Amino acid sequence: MIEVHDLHKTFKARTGPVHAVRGVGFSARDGEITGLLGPNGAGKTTTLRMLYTLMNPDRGSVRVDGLDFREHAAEVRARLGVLPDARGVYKRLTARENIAYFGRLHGLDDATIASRTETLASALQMHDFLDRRTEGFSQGQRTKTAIARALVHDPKNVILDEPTNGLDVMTTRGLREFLLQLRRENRCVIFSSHIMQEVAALCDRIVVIANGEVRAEGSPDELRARTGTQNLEDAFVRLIGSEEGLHA
Ligand SMILES: Nc1ncnc2c1ncn2[C@@H]1O[C@H](COP(=O)(O)OP(=O)(O)OP(=O)(O)O)[C@@H](O)[C@H]1O
Repeated sequence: MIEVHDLHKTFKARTGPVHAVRGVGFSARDGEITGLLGPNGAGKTTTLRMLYTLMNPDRGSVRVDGLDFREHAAEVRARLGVLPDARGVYKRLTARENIAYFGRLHGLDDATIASRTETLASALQMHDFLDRRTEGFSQGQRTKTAIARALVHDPKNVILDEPTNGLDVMTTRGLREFLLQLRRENRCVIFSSHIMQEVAALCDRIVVIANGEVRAEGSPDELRARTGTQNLEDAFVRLIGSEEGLHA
């Protein structure tokens, strides 16, 4: 369970302050997939970075499984599996070694690492490239390696920044199936996307974000009802006031 309360973040740019996140708040429950949906530059990545304790907010708070992210930072990190926007896999290591390295950082023993690697490699269909060095990997192979690495310690909460970015249709379908599996395992899953169809296909709850603010939060049905529209595409356009990001 992840509870986000009134997050703010302003960056200083040469041209003046950029108010990237302006009072974002929402809850993401266990056993549900929560989608953070918004156009480019809406503040999704900045919000997620604050959630996974990479960046300090100017104001606001986050609780993960009831634990405050400032008071219990180490415990919060242990409960999170994160796919950051920069995937950053180690080029000289194989996919398996990348996963094992993170496993050791989390203090796991070799047997646990081996069994978790097997589970994740099967779920993500990685066996063809598991023992290859990641140098030269396709984007999909890199993303899968980064996801497996993020989940090696079996975290209850999973945060993924645009997980399907740059992936082909088949890889995207496989990844969707994987996210649904995480939901069946009763994990709390948050992912960001600027593609409405992506979010509509997967999410139990959608947080629509634009210009650093939450424009609406609810199930797909609730968002349709609130905007008085028949389909989510129209609802999204009404909520953000533009057609940006509607098409993949
Ligand atoms: N380190 C930074 N310094 C200055 N401005 C930043 C920084 N990081 C983000 N921003 C600005 O904050 C705003 C929100 O950016 P953010 O990356 O959070 O958006 P996003 O919703 O993830 O967009 P995208 O879908 O394009 O990834 C943008 O205007 C961006 O230029």
